[in-house]
Amino acid sequence: MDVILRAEGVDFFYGEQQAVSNADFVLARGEVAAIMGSSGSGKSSLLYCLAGVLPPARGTVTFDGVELSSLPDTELSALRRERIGFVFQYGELLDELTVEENAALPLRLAGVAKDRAHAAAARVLGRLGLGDLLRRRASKLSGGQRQRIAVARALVHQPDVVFADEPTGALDSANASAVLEEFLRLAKDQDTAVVIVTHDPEVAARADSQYAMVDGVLTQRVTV
Ligand SMILES: Nc1ncnc2c1ncn2[C@@H]1O[C@H](COP(=O)(O)OP(=O)(O)OP(=O)(O)O)[C@@H](O)[C@H]1O
Repeated sequence: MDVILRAEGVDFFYGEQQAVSNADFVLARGEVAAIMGSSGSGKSSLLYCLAGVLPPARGTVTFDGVELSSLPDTELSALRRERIGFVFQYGELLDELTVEENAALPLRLAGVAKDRAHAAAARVLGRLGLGDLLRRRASKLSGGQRQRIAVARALVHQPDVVFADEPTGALDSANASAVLEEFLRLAKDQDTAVVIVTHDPEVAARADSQYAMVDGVLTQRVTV
């Protein structure tokens, strides 16, 4: 298996409170992994440890063979910017920017020229059914459209891994299922692995591997 991300024995605390306990996790290139668990079980905290946003108190997170804790801050930021994408529950777009500008942001931050960045954004947005709305301000769009833009932004720079924290949790079920379908199809097409945190068993059922989190403890569900 071609491993892109591996976590071993990860602990994370907020003060005295342990949010993640001795977590092991392995993700192959292009794999979709779902993490389920009740509110407060530690899913988001684990996601941020895996993404190099929160530093674990113990254990290691290795991204494409490089242990994240060994990287200086500037290199860790560059890795997050260039090789990782994020999708959040409410999209978290910049309302004053256009659809195209929002989706192109990761490329612009990586120093790609505007024309090329916007062309790449337009391609991904087109595949998500937003090709007619490129110049519209993000503030003028529906929830489902905003979430598609968030998906486009997470994938536009063809990252190795996208972390998605309840990415369709704010949508009605028809929209949620359409956006999820498009998200996973695009990710597969470009061999981007996805770690998706969800409360929804139907979302988890679409993943290649499923994990459950209970009181900070992560367990892989074995499918037969
Ligand atoms: N910034 C913080 N400071 C202190 N405690 C926190 C902080 N963020 C989360 N926690 C606590 O850590 C535990 C795990 O929280 P986390 O957000 O990781 O859970 P979650 O499973 O993602 O929950 P949800 O599904 O509600 O988002 C909870 O008990 C929570 O109250």
